[in-house]
Amino acid sequence: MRTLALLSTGGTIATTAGEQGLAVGVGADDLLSAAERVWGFGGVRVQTREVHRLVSFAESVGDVLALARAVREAAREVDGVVVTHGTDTMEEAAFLLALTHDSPVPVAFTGAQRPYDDPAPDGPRNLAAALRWVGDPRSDGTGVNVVFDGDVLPAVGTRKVDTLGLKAFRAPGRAPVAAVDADGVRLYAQAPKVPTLMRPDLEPPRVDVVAQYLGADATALRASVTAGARGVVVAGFGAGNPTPETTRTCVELLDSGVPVGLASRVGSGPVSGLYAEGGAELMRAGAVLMGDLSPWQARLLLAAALTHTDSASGVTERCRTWLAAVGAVPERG
Ligand SMILES: NC(=O)C[C@H](N)C(=O)O
Repeated sequence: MRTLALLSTGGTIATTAGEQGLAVGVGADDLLSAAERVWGFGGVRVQTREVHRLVSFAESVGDVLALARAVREAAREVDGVVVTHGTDTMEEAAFLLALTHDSPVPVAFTGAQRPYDDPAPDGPRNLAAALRWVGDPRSDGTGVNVVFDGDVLPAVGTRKVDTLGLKAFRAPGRAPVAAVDADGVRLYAQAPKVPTLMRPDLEPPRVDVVAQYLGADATALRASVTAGARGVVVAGFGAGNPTPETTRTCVELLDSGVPVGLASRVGSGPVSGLYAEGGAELMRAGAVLMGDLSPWQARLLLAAALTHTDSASGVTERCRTWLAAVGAVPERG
């Protein structure tokens, strides 16, 4: 019989209505009981642990690292781990976990768009599907995935795409790994192998995301570095183009040894160094083109690389090697 661990962290799946609004009201045991009523748990035993009780927009990187340590501990003793988590930052938490995960034990993140006490909640079914996924030995070695509304999506590249709808996550441009429903698990694709890039006991340095919008100047970019950011990711227009002023300032930062990552504010597709005064200039200056990673995942990648080296070229090299390994950018020929 397979043994699984369920780690709860809060999120809407665990919220109940109160006078001030939704707040986390239940822990892992209640969530498990509700999920058990969906399809039952034939053939698996589930241990529970409450890691914290937070809505995910209130979590810090430190909270997610504490979760990563709890997952690492659990993975030494069980065959699969499910994390219930808020959806607002699930794509970041799952990505950070993927950067730290060094075991063949599968990890599934899940949550809900509707509260625990909703008359028609989606949480129990999502949790039942996540348990079914990691309870299936075919999930071994697939790393960290997000299981939501029947889809198993790789942590790398997954984004929240709907504020309230039940199909809240997609991984645009990437194949779903599997589907889970009442009949069982259908395997679709091999999950990308994600190289470990950081230790869960080491808080990474500050890296900020700087948004681009019509006429954006470099005020926020400079303020980030003044506030102590050791790297920045620009959420550029289109295929990765900042305004000319942002581009000039990024080139200055790169020249002074601050690594710069380039991602896009568009919700899907890779960035590419195409335009003079934009992405092409940043690429020549040594910025990391972050492939199809969202700015939020790109920021965590840059921060993880900074835990290994202070040198901007060393950070750039680590990020590029990692991005190629997960298929986010082409292999260099
Ligand atoms: N659906 C959700 O879980 C959203 C909630 N605000 C959270 O991230 O905790």
